[in-house]
Order: sequence, then structure tokens, then C-alpha cells
Amino acid sequence: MTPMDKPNRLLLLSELRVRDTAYNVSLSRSLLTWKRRASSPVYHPFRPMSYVERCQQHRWRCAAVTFTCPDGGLCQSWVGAIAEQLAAITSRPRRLLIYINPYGGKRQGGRVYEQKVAPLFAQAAISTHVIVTEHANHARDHLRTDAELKKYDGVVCVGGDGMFSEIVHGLIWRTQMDSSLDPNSPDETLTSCSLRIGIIPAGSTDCICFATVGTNDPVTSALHIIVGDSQPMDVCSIHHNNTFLRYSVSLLGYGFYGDVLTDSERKRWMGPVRYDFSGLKMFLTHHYYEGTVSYLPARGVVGTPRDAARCRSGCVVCQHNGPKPSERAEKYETDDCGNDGDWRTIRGKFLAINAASMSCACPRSPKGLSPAAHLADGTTDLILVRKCSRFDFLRHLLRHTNKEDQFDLNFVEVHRVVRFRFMPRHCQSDSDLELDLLENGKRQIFGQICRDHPACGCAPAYSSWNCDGEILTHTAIDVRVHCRLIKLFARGIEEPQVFEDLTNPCAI
Ligand SMILES: CCCCCCCCCCCCC/C=C/[C@@H](O)[C@H](CO)NC(=O)CCCCCCCCCCCCCCC
Ligand SMILES: Nc1ncnc2c1ncn2[C@@H]1O[C@H](COP(=O)(O)OP(=O)(O)OP(=O)(O)O)[C@@H](O)[C@H]1O
Ligand SMILES: [Ca+2]
Repeated sequence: MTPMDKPNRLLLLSELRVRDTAYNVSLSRSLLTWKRRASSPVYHPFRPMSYVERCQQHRWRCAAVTFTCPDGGLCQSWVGAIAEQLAAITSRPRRLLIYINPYGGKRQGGRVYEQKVAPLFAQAAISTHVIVTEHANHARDHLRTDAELKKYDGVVCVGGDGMFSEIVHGLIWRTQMDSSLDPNSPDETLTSCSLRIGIIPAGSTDCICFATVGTNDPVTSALHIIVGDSQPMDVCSIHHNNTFLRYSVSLLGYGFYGDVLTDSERKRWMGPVRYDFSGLKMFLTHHYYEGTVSYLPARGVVGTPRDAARCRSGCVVCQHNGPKPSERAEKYETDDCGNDGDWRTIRGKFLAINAASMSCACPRSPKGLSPAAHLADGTTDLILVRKCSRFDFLRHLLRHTNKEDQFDLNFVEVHRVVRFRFMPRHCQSDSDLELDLLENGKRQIFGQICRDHPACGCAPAYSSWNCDGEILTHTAIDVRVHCRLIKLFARGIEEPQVFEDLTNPCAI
């Protein structure tokens, strides 16, 4: 054994055995590593120890190892040092509040939790309070008013993006109330939530889990919770006429994704495949919608939506763009005197208007709606898909599933923004409408009448907003990004480790 090596933060280094093979085993702060070596005499066994092993495609598994060593005293030193190190890690949760949606995805939430997750939490000595939800918004309302949050180190949801959204709404609301802030004001600087949220994926899309962990696997997510990972995330607030509607963390989509969601809600009984049916149907329907989008481009940030680089664990773009009080005013380009910076306006006919606050990667589209979007940079990528042929729209959609750039098409544009507004054409002021009619002449007037007349079977004037899988009640909205408002038990997607053994142990 070498003495405590402070500069390298090495605490113990010994030759130990696993079965008949000898290893050089070292313990530094919170990291236990072992490398094979040539060997020697009689060995005493430690207790079996659990650790995290990295597997293919970002999956983690819990493995166990039993070391043996030649003298009992050294054995005790090792057991003591490891226990001391584990106790010193304050980021690991000890008490969790868990909500299970028994009806999410393929309705396997309860089984997944009991069989795959609960045994791991028990092994890691995490105490849990489990609530199986009885109705929609049960978890949200419980968090808003009833939950004794001081008793917990984190909140976990077992379900899909909709269930995660409930937790986010409950926690953000509660945090703002505790800080005496007004969630109805779109200009309020909101207080970040202190409790981290864990997601055990058991839904239909699970894009938040996929885009923050790299896989939808309950065991991997449970292990990220156990080791106490932390990943901040941006949240958009959505208002209509200065009234709060909802928060969004992944996709806020009008047109195609709004229509897919509306149609798929009637097919919930089908499970996850409902999205494919409704997707095909809405693709064939090919509706476009008219309206005005205004946005505030992100200023003073690094990165663009067309970057080849991706947001990964320890992302430097997120670190650079994260909130620093001195930079905030510049980033939002707005000040207390009501100077609203350089708002830009685009009027047109759109097949889809999408805002992606993160990549929205999911099994259907492993690179996501906006592959270069960042989890915690304080911006959202506003994607405008203008009216085009079905063939062109299919080209755009297909590019979500291959290596080609879905933005490199002349009917698609993408802007990295901190705030945007949308006004459907028919909601515009009377004077705006009159101006349009004058500009566009008689043909437009007849088009207008036709659109307002349901019996003629023409395209509808309005779509709905798909807000993380929920339908918004209004179409005219004001959206603002709140940098790092929440934190997840995750670390972002890890780059594959090219030169390292896939097993990079970390005791649990
Ligand atoms: C030809 C294949 C093209 C495939 C294109 C796939 C693009 C998929 C992009 C998925 C983006 C998901 C963003 C995440 C949104 C979540 O907050 C939300 C809640 O869970 N999920 C959905 O709204 C669920 C949204 C699900 C949308 C599914 C859309 C499926 C489109 C199918 C089009 C078929 C055309 C075929 C023509 C022959
Ligand atoms: N006990 C319950 N009964 C009915 N609905 C519930 C219950 N608990 C939660 N919900 C609602 O079910 C909706 C869908 O749940 P969830 O997000 O878990 O699955 P999903 O929709 O299949 O997956 P995804 O959101 O990933 O597409 C959520 O909006 C949530 O509010
Ligand atoms: Ca972002």
C-alpha cells in the first residue's frame, strides 16, 4: 500500500485479487479502479462490492466484484476507506419521492419499477416514498401543495414525457410560490428548482430521458439517480395575453406535430404506435397554416443550430452560455425600460413551426428535431418549415432519421432564439387583416371565406400547439426560455471512450 497521496488525491493503492487474478487496485476520491497484474500469496476476502459498468449504447449495468488481499488489517483499511469515501459524497440522494404512472406507454410502469428499479434503490440504501398516480395531474397537484419536499433529495417519475411534464409543472410552481414570484408574468425571472428530477422511462416517446442519458433504459436511469448525477435544463414558459399556459422542455410544435398529437390522443388505446399512424395520416393530409412568428435571436452565445458539434456530457457551449448575471441583459436583449431589442418578424404559410429547447432525440429520430440544440444554454431552436410539396416535406422528415441535414432545404429555416411569439393569421388585428386582404386581392378574400366555412372541406385555419405531448388551449402564444430552471439526475450523453476499457468502475 502506498501512503495517502494528496496531490493525486490517491487514497489507497494495493495489490488485491479477484478470484485467482491479481490486480493493482486504487481508490481516489469517489473512484475505484483496478488493473490486472502478475501475482502472489494467500488472500483474505472483502465483502462483495457493487459498481457501475458501462455497456453498449450508453447503457449502464450494476456489477459486483469481491477483492481478496494477503492481510486482514489491509482488508479493514480498504473497507473503511471505501465506506468513508461513499459517505462523503453529498450529491447522492438518500430519500426519494417517486410517482408511477401505471398507464403510460405500454402500461408497464409499475412492473418496471418493482422488478428493475426498486431492488437497485434498496441495494444503494435509498429510502423511497412511492405514489402510484390515480388520475392525470395527480403528481403535479401533489407536488404543488401537499408534498413535504424538505423530506426528499429528489423526485422521480416512472412514465413518459407527459409524466415528466407533470413533475416539472408541480416543482416549478411550488418553487415560484415559495419565492413569492408571479408565474403569470412572462417577464418574471424565475427561481431554479433545487430538487433534482429522475426519469425512469416507461412512456411512448421518452425523448427527455433519451436526450439526457442516450438510451431509454430503466436500469441505466436508476443508476444515474443512485450515483447522484446532475444535469441542468432549460425550460420555456408559454403565455397567452399575459396569462401562464404551460412550460415546455422538449418540443413545442404547431402544424404537423400539433396535428399528429391531436389525432393520436383519440388513439391512446393503441399505445406508442399511435404516433406512427397519426404521423402518416397528417403527412398525407398535408395541412399548412398561416401566421406571424416574431423572435428575439440569442445574442452573445456560442453555437448555432447548424453546428456539427453536439451537446454532450460536460458541454462547453452550455458552460459558456449558462447564466452569468452580467451577461443576462445582453442575452435577452431587453431591459426594464421596455427596450425589446431586435425582434424579427416572419409572416407566412407553414407546415410546421417547431421550437426545440434540446435536441429532442428519441428512438424514432436518434439525432432529434434539432441535433445541435443544447440542454442548458438558455436558448431554443425555432424551426420554420414553410409550405412545400409532400415530396419535399417527406425529404425533410426522412432526414430526421439519417445523417443528412434536415435544415439544408430552401423551405426550412432555423434560428437560435431566447424568446418568440406566434399569432395565427385569423387572430391578427382587424387592421392587419384588412391590409392583407387589400394586398392579396380578390383571390385571397375568397380563400378566406372558404377556409372559414367548414362544409367545403378546405384546410382548417388553425392547428394546435403540441407542448411536450400536451395540447395547448391557445394558438397565439408568447414563449420565453429560462436558462437552467430545472435539474435532472443525468449527466448528458457521454462520448464513447475510445481508448479506455468499457468497464470504468464506480462503486455504488
Ligand atoms: C418517413 C419517416 C419519417 C420519420 C420522421 C420522424 C420524425 C420524428 C421526430 C420526433 C420528434 C419527437 C419530439 C418529441 C416530442 C415529445 O415532447 C412528445 C411527448 O412525448 N412526443 C410527441 O409529440 C410524439 C411525436 C411523434 C411524431 C411522430 C411523427 C411520425 C411521422 C411519420 C411520417 C410518416 C410519413 C411516411 C410517408 C410514406
Ligand atoms: N393514473 C393516471 N391515469 C390517467 N392518466 C394519467 C395517470 N397518471 C398520469 N397520467 C397522465 O398520462 C399522460 C401520459 O403519460 P406518460 O407521459 O407517462 O405516457 P405516454 O404519453 O405514453 O408517453 P410520452 O409522453 O413519452 O409520449 C400524462 O399526461 C399524465 O398526465
Ligand atoms: Ca437549450
